[in-house]
Amino acid sequence: MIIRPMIRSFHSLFALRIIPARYESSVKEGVILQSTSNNVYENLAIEDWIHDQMNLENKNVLFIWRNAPAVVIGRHQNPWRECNLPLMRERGICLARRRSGGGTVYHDLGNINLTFFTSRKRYDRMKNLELVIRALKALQHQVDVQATSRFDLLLDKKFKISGTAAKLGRTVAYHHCTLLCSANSSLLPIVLQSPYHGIESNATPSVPSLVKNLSDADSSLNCESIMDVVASEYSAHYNNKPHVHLIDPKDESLFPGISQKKRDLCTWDWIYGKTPKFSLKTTFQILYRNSIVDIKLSMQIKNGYIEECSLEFPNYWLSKDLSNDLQSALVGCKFCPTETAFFIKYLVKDLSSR
Ligand SMILES: Nc1ncnc2c1ncn2[C@@H]1O[C@H](COP(=O)(O)OP(=O)(O)OP(=O)(O)O)[C@@H](O)[C@H]1O
Repeated sequence: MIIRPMIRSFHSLFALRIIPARYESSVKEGVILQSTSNNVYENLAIEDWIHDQMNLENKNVLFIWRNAPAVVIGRHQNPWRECNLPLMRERGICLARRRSGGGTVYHDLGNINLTFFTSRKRYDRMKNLELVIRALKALQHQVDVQATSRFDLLLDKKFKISGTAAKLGRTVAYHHCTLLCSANSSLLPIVLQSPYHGIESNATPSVPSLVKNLSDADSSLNCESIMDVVASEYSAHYNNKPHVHLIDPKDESLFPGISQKKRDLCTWDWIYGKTPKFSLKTTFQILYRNSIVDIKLSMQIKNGYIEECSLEFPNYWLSKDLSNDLQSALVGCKFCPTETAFFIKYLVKDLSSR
């Protein structure tokens, strides 16, 4: 493949203004959009907007985007089971829930996201991954990258460099994949390790893999050159001149209704409240008057809120009435394990000293 120089433009002829139905005939088959934002919620909102608003019957769109550090869970996952929320809070790493299914991935500026939009009829994940492989080989022909039957990309047959997820609408579909180029690979496994035990749930579990960055295979591979070569390969596939349209996901004039889509993705009800119903069974200890007291906690959590709660203490220690009051105080609260445990310990000490 000949790598042709990439032209980038803002709000050009092929920016989204021309894509709505009234302009359909003037749009070429493959359009490439690249986000100027690194905000995970804004970029996920663009995916929603394209999915909901664009007519993709005869055209395809590639959306290229990167985010500041973030953990992105699949639509049907449980964040308390998938990642280290206290550590993420400490480090300012955002949590986002995407609209597509699948597992949990870590994003930062060293990770490229590629979203392939097509009509539902033309949706073909393997074809997209083959395009990415061709692009990588055009940049570094010795790189050993292969797609698996789970639609992951493996480097040297062993290390995952890309994970795939998809959303199939009635007429439109998208396939998005990550591409690890130079992400923080020491933080990645720590952030994706939950500190909580005792969660039982039917939520989709992630499938952890050994991961590696492409820049570890060849230090000359960087995000800019990879994004360029993928765009080049995509343009070549549709016989277009390589042209990337830079878009700002905050631009309401280009994307009417986009701010609302972003707000929806940022709500507690979407990020945490969408978690499938689950239970927590755990035991913790508190130190009281020089002795250790075991407390058994069992909860049912629905839509992110504590629906049922049962606490077991040694009977000599807290009367049944007080224990019932404590359980009732927790029902209806948002589930936040660290704060809930702190609250229980605090109240138990307070109540038992009366
Ligand atoms: N940015 C990333 N790119 C590739 N792999 C990643 C990334 N971040 C984390 N991983 C690895 O991928 C695992 C999650 O993979 P999993 O297969 O569950 O989800 P997925 O790849 O998003 O989607 P799908 O389930 O649809 O394949 C993580 O536990 C981690 O080992």
